[in-house]
Amino acid sequence: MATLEELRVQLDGIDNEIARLFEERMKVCGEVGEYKIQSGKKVLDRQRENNKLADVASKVHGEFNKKGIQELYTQLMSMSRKLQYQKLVEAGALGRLPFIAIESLEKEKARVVFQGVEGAYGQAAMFNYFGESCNGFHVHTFRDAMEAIEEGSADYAVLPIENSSAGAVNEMYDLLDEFENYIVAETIIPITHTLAGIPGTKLEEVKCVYSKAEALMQTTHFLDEHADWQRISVVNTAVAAAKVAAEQNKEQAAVCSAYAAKLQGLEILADNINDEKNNSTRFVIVTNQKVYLKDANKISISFELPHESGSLYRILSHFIYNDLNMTKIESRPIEGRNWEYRFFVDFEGNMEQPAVKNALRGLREETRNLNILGNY
Ligand SMILES: O=C(O)C(=O)C[C@]1(C(=O)O)C=C[C@@H](O)C=C1
Repeated sequence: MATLEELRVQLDGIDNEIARLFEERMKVCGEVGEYKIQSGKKVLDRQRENNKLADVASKVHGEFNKKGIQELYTQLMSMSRKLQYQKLVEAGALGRLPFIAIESLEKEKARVVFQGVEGAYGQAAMFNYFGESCNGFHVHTFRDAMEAIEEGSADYAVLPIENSSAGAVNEMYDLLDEFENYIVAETIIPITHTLAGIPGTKLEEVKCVYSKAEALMQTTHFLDEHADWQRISVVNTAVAAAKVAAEQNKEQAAVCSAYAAKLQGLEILADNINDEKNNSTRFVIVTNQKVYLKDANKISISFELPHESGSLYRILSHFIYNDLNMTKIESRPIEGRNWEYRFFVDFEGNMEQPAVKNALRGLREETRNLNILGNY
């Protein structure tokens, strides 16, 4: 029996040949790329790839090797596509990327919209980003806010996208995909919930608690200590506070900020009732202009994938191959298409970077409905 040393010498010889052939193959793929730039042909040719996979499988023996060589060729062809996308980007054939780089946002003159009423966390986020003297107003729903910027009655909307303990704000993801509005910035604010009731209310008197669904989720431990309380979800924490103040009923309380409680003349019955003491929410600043700040370092995109084994794996390779750090992935069901999903990915980068351009070029061709939601 051969020794390990001898077997490794054999492997080294084979690998030298594979490495040489790999380079040779990539060189030809580069030429194919040049041809495709000239002819305007698409990089991805699924039919050719499927034929190639069947062909190479027919040339080896046994199930293990057939599956193995197909995996190998899937990778090889994906590498070949990436090389071709790189060439396309270098040749300036980038596809649609009409985002304009700007130095700063005009915060002083801007009209800013948030969802809810006075005292909503959205207002706190707006003050945090635009300053307390900004020109802000509020609307009833997230959709109303997206419409306000789409039609130009506001320049920016400040809307919540993710909470540190309750996770994604799903509706916002759907709206970002639906509207042609773009994220230009984000701001994170601490969220400290209180339980507030009309002055003089005792905890024992409370029977019903109003708040936004996410806030009820973020205070589950506290609320579970009062399992007999009915929990009712309303559009916003500040709306909950306003409702309790308007109805003047000691059986009702709201989960809201101390600021909202004070604005509505409510008394704080229990302070800092979040499950997670460092609870915070990330808000995005959205506009209808396709712009990004020059120093932006995060990109949000959305895309759809066919319901096929390995499709997400193949797409994520565009981030890995281009050394892009993916920071978040979410998925949402696509309306009217059961079990198909739209993915939302955040990754680090700026649209000016070649690696970002390469990845976006590949993603544009290999996904359905790629949407660049913003660079911020
Ligand atoms: O034949 C082509 O059109 C190529 O671009 C080459 C290649 C490959 O590497 O074999 C790469 C990408 C295509 O999807 C199909 C095949």
